[in-house]
Amino acid sequence: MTDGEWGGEAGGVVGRPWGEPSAEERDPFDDALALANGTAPLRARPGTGPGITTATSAPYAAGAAAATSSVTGGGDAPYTPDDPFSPDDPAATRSGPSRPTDPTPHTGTGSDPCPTPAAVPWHTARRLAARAVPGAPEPETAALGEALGRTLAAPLTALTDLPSFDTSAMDGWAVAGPGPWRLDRPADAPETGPPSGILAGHASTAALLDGHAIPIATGARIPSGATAVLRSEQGEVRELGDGGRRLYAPRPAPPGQDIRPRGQECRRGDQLLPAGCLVTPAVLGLAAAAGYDELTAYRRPRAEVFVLGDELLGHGLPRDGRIRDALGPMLAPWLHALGVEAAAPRPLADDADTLYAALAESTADVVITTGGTASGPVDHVHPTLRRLDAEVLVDGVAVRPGHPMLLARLAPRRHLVGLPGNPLAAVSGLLTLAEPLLRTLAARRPAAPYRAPLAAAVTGHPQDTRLVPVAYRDDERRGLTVLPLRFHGPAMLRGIAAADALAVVPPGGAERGTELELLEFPWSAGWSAGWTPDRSAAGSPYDPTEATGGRA
Ligand SMILES: Nc1nc2c(c(=O)[nH]1)N[C@H]1C(S)=C(S)[C@@H](COP(=O)(O)OP(=O)(O)OC[C@H]3O[C@@H](n4cnc5c(N)ncnc54)[C@H](O)[C@@H]3O)O[C@H]1N2
Ligand code: MOO
Repeated sequence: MTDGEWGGEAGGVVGRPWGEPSAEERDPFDDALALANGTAPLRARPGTGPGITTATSAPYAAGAAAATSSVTGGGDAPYTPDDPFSPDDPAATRSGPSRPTDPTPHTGTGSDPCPTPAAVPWHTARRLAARAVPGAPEPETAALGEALGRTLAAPLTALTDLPSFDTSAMDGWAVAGPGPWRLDRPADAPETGPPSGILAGHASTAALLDGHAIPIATGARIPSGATAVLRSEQGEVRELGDGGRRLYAPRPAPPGQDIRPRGQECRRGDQLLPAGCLVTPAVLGLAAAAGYDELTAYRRPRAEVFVLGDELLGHGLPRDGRIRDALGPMLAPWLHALGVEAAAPRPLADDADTLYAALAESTADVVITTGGTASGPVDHVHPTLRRLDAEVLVDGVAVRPGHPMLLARLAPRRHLVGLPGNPLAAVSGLLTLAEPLLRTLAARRPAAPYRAPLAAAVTGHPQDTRLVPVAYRDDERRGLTVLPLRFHGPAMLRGIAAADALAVVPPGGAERGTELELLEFPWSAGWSAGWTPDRSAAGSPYDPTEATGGRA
């Protein structure tokens, strides 16, 4: 990337919390951060000199970003999507710059500035999370109705042949030998009306003699002696002079025609699926067909979600500086879709003792907190982890958004994932740390790596991975591509709500056509956001003119 791509205006940054790099060194995300904060770019127009004053240290920051800034000469206007000077919603682009790479453990408190540890590379963080636990808990027996989303702990072995008897594949007649056939009346047929014949679910009937036929329904057991099934539309019944009836067919009915032979799909004892398979609705269907009432599966991991923030409202419109909790309603169903047992998220007051008590009392495999991961005056997650003597495994990840996310071990098999409060940053933390950890706990296989080419270039962070909401789009030449969406700022959900996946953008960005790793959502295979490219009205997340991802 060139400076020009970041705006091209060198200079103008007069202060950063951890030092004062030269114009060349400065993290271009400062500009976006300022815009995201609704202030102004931390840069000056060429020739105007540094007309910006920036706090050199935040009042309670511990060597991190988010410096407050003010600008002489205005610039406080909030971002508007139609701003011609905003090639790609810069307000969405970023939060703070990368943290310094001091590996010293974080030991400070809100009032005690301290060095922050190095942010872990994104792929490393995912691996650490996946390996934080040795594996899944003991398998258990689960009724079919309880097994959806679990992982099979034992192979699914057929308890019966499928089909378990020779079965008619069509409505028509079971026939024995070459036609025409004398049409038998089923033994249990009523005296009047057309004979219904052998119905599905009926017990065995008498053998069919050579040259005879009998009406039969799809799914009914083939009588012994029958050689084929003649479809109802392929036969003609004629009355005989003696009161009997005869069945004619224009073509011969070769042996086996329209008969599903017993064991065609499997024999009893055949392995249908190996251990380790995810129990999907289709697996439940197969298990039921194969004779199962219950499955041997791993228990679902149990998660508890604590939503921190006195500013959060549970209902109604934002008011008096307070906002709606966007994470509570999102996280529980997201966890359910990942096969996790999660109760309704619990809002917790911004109070250290309250958080301590909640974490100390929780028995969940994984506690997920939202907010409070940074070093603000009421950010209690780090101090509480120290108070609990928890082992911090990941403290900050080199990913945008979401870099303050963390993973800690509360007890040998109990973990905490701290999600940042900014909603898209929280999703980033969920997919980076919580999902791999929960996957291991649920004995699910790692998601199959999935890649697709970009429909438009995406700008990268200089050092960190970016996770960018993308939507699938069919391209005549390239086939399936992914279109980066707008509204991908750390505090925004509009982009991800219209997305099919998060694209993993390497540091430095990616050109159009580059194949990127994708993190799919647990519902994206079957759910659609309901948008189509031709509905991409200006301003929508699909608006192609805004699709480059810009400086995020
Ligand atoms: N001095 C520094 N300040 C901040 C840094 C930093 O490195 N140094 N990082 C910034 C980044 S990046 C993020 S992300 C946030 C993370 O902050 P916290 O995890 O402590 O979260 P909060 O401060 O509690 O909230 C941040 C933001 O998100 C809103 N929020 C919180 N919970 C919810 C929710 N359930 N639904 C909707 N919105 C929520 C909250 O109101 C704040 O606006 O820290 C930056 N600061
Ligand atoms: O604003 Mo932060 O980067 O979202 O995690």
